[in-house]
Amino acid sequence: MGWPVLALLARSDPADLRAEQPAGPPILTPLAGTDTSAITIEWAMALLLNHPNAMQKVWVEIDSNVGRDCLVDDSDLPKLNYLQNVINQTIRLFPSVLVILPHESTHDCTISGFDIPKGTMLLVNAWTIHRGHKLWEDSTSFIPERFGEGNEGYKLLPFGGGRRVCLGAVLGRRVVGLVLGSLIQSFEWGRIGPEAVDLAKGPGLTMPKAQPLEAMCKPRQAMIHILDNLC
Ligand code: HEM
Repeated sequence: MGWPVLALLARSDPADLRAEQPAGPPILTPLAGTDTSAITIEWAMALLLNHPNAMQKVWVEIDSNVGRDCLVDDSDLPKLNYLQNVINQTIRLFPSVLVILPHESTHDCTISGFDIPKGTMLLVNAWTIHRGHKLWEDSTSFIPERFGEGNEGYKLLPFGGGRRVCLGAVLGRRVVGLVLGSLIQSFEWGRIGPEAVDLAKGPGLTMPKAQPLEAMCKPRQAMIHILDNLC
């Protein structure tokens, strides 16, 4: 999350914060990174609880690539393709920044046939692009298998784009992957009732769930020796 937060902190005019300026003081970074990452983890869990087969596939992938003698580590993430697909699918359907932060055209340009004068405030609606039926087949469905070719381009922009692209995109993906991976590796998860988890979105800058996620979990037998050592 970029300059609105920075502007708030600095109590300055957002117009002063131009593209050539650095992303802000160190205090901005934790603010921008924690909520977005936490909310993405919550949406991913909600989607997986509604798609137990996908949850099972993540677990099998972790079990065969990482094993049961240690928790998922940073170096394991590149091997966990299905987990990465789940994350991509989550940030496609529920990008924590729905409408990318305002950008400004630095010169006259044309976008999709519209003439945009220099100095225009431009807002990109990631939510609509990510769910566009012309861009995505079965666009509102959770299908982790759809990813893998790595050519999504500007169809998928949960971290924005251009020179003000999210500074913490790599870290954000890594944190989400490690937390999600460890939770699925260590616990068996289930819904609190027979009905599907409600996926309604609530109000807020970073699109939280309308209802905080509630779920059941119990430690996996094979992981108890690892979990015991964490205490
Ligand atoms: C899943 C996690 C995250 C998501 C979905 C996310 C999303 C975004 C988006 C959409 C933007 C606006 C980009 C644009 O204007 O084109 C942004 C900017 C930014 N993000 Fe993130 N972010 C995440 C995690 C993080 C983390 C972990 C950090 C830092 C540790 C971080 C730091 C920043 C900063 C500093 C900016 C402003 C960059 C600039 O204006 O130059 N973000 N983020």
